Amino acid sequence: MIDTTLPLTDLHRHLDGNIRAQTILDLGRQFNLSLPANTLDTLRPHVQVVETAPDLVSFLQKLDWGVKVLGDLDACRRVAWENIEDAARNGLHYVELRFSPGYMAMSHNLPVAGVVEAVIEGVRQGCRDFGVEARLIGIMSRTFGEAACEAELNALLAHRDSITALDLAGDELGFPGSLFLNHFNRARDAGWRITVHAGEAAGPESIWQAIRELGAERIGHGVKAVEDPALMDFLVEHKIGIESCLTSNIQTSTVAALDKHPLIAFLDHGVLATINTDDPAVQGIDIIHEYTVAAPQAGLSAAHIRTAQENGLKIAFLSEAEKQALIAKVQAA
Ligand SMILES: O=c1[nH]cnc2c1ncn2[C@@H]1O[C@H](CO)[C@@H](O)[C@H]1O
Ligand SMILES: [Zn+2]
Repeated sequence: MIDTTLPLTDLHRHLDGNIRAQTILDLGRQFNLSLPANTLDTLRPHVQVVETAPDLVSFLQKLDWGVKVLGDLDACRRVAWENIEDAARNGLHYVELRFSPGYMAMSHNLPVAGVVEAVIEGVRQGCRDFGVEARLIGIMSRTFGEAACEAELNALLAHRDSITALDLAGDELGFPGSLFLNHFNRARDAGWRITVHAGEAAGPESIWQAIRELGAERIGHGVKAVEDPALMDFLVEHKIGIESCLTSNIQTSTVAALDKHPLIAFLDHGVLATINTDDPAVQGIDIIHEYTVAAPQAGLSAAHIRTAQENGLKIAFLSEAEKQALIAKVQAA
């Protein structure tokens, strides 16, 4: 139920949550690291969610092996390039890839700005090789505190023209958005767009905070907005986009089951909600699965799914001219 005459987008996809198991094996060997397993099948349960995690923070541990094997900047370049290859294989026309350079750098003490540069280069080369359109969103991993986030921000700002937006991800309950006001002031001064993971582990107040204090124009997940009618109206009125990630929300125990997911309520209310993956390799899914399996299980009709696909282009961090060019490219293909 993907409309092939419309651009297919994925606006919420962690590049460092989408490192192939095979690549983890290859890099583990290359850097002589001891991995928890040495075949694809035995490694998979260590790097992929096989059963629902009890909470967000437990789920996030599954991303760790992917970054532990990033032994040098070439490895960062490789996983960035492979992310674009994966996007092309999935039929995505446009992808916003987000990444946390400090998280990618930390296991092998890589220079954080060097990681940013390597990711930019890998993505750029991938876009040339596979004909995909991409933008990059810098993530500050809140889990490591304000100072680590400042280092990530500085590294991202060193490449400000190649970065489109700033995000905050990680442990939302332990590290509330109120700790990061200065960081987001600097990002807005740099002319970046803003999206924030909010209302995933914490409640609607976290979404209000992200919008009012951090300047979020879009919200990652935003599941808990459905508990606050005034917020639902505000999202519609101010055209704040919601980046929904259906399977992710089940695997993190944010939502008990797909038929309880608020995406359908967002769409029925007129919120600009979209369908995205989050951490596809860790979750064992892809965008096609989210559109054709998860979305129907969440109760979405064909019309809902089409609206969500259209919303993907509406809330993309692209100019009007870039959006029109993307539509023209898809229709000419
Ligand atoms: O679903 C999610 N919710 C919150 N944070 C996430 C999610 N997936 C990944 N990260 C976080 O994003 C950074 C890597 O890009 C890491 O901080 C990881 O923990
Ligand atoms: Zn996310």
